[in-house]
Amino acid sequence: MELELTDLTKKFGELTAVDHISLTMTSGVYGLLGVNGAGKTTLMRMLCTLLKPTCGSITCNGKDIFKMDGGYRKLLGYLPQDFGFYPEFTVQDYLLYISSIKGIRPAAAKKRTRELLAQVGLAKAANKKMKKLSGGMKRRAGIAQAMLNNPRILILDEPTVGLDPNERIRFRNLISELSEDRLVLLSTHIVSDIEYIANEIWLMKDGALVHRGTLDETIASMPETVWKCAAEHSMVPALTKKYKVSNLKSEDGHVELRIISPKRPAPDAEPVRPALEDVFLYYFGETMDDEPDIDSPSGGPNRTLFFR
Ligand SMILES: Nc1ncnc2c1ncn2[C@@H]1O[C@H](COP(=O)(O)OP(=O)(O)OP(=O)(O)O)[C@@H](O)[C@H]1O
Repeated sequence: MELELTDLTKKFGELTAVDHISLTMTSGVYGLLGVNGAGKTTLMRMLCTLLKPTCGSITCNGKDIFKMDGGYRKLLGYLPQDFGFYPEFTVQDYLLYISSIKGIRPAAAKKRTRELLAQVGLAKAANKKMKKLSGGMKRRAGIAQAMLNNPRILILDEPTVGLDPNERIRFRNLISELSEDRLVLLSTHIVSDIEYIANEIWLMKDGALVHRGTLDETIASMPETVWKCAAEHSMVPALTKKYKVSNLKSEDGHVELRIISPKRPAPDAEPVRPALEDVFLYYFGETMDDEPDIDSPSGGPNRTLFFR
């Protein structure tokens, strides 16, 4: 199974939300990482045929997805950012209802619902009302509905928003499990979500992919060095103003900083192995906020990211 994007572009008036993207996807997990407004949802909505491109094309095994109609929908599972669930339905009834919308026969729907409830860890919650589920459980029900038709292509838009660390790990493991023999595209602005599960990471900025590659390739793509150094509290404002700081930690009267810079930022700074968070800051750090806050002790949020 192969999805091919050629010169894919979406404009909203003057704004180019997706800017001439060309690439090929096969099976595996693709992690789409970018700040708010980068164009992730727009790209995903085109892949789900919910939005027509302004120009360019998407083909699935050589066929234009916009001309495949039901044939493509059968291959596709989609979890939108805000998925509409029915609060009064039990989880089981919700899945059975979505099955009927997807045209799955009742006997097959019952079997599939049972299997999926077990797979996403909601078997015991099958008779709970949707409105009573935790955020993580709701998201797992969302994945289950996207999986009802056993899709070959699974598109998940910000599936981990609002999840606590336990739920996030559980969710990650579930996605890895589901990705076997499937193409999974997952968008997020939370770096750790894709660090462990994506076979290929896409960094998206202003509608374009600024980098694509494995975790190692993505980390190696950063031309600057990550340095670890300790500084007095009084030095921190100057350092964060001058450098990109990916982490700050107070330690016994001083501060430990992680700095991204082509040059050694302080005499005692030691180079350390970069992590994906450093790369994210390198590519996106300066666009996280519109205005630098020069009065802030950290020298402004546009240069310092505190990751969740
Ligand atoms: N229907 C629309 N009409 C006009 N502009 C739009 C529309 N949908 C998206 N945009 C704009 O296109 C750009 C990309 O939006 P998109 O939602 O794809 O970004 P995103 O990366 O998914 O962001 P987020 O992480 O906040 O969901 C934004 O500037 C957004 O305001």
